[in-house]
Amino acid sequence: MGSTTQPRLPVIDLSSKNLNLNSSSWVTKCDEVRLALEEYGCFMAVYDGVSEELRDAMFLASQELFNLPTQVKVSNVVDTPYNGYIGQQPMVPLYESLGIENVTTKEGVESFTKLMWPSGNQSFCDNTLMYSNAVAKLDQIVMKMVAKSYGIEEHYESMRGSTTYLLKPTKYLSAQGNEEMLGILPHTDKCFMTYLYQDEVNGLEILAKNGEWFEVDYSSPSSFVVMAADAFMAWTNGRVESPTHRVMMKGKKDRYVLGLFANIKDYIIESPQQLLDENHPLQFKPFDNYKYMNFYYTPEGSTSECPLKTYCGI
Ligand SMILES: O=C(O)CCC(=O)C(=O)O
Ligand SMILES: [Fe+2]
Repeated sequence: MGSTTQPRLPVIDLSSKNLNLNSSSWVTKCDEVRLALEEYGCFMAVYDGVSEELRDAMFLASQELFNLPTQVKVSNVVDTPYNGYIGQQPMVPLYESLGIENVTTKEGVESFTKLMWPSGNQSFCDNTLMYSNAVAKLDQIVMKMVAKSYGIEEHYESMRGSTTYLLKPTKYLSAQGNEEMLGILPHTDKCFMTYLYQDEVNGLEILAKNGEWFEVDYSSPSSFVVMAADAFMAWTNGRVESPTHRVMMKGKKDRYVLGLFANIKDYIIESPQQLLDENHPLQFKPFDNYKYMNFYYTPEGSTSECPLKTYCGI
């Protein structure tokens, strides 16, 4: 299937030097973020919170992590399905990932590190904690901007403390030959928001509203894909739709990605009153993000055309 390079994702500069909460351009920028999410479900953020040194350390650590013996990697077992180790899947043989739960906390990173390196790996712990907190800060900036643009700051503030983060270092083996190969099946994410960061190999594709796949080109090392997931779609009463995306591998290089997934825990998500009116009647019942993720991995959830609507649609 041929992929087009158009359209391009909107690029929004969220570097600290370009963000001034007191300037008039702040409101314009908040609207820009909201409009990009409404149009594409995602956008490319330019963000200076991760230094070049930290970036290099994280991708080097990813290589070391995936080079560990399989019996070590499979020991990463967690309660939430597909947050642990995934690899050797017949449908997507190039794909491998490991999930680090509660990754913005010292305890979360330490318990994962102990599993992978029983004799310790302090630099992995320090860098992973620093990286995750830097990207969690980007999440807080994005969410603040969305909330400002919709006029739902108070609602967001009440939910903000319930955010937990999962880091999923992911590796795609190269397709080797000339044929393109599927790296990950088309899907929408089931969490609240997703932040993707990659090394130099492209491969992510988004399904545009016109039904065409387009490739995402990370133009610089400070580019992050900011993507709405299903729980965010329900929260915004469907004003933002979580985009369907996939990965296509071509060429001879392996691809490394760091996905940071924001989840809302122990909190019932419901659309703010401000997003409901006669043109936008309530679309989703209040729901729990983790229960929804668990539903998705049941036979009913995984075969549903729109699991979010099946789970909590009105
Ligand atoms: O590898 C990527 O760019 C996307 C990964 C992804 O979609 C996911 O982990 O949910
Ligand atoms: Fe995804």
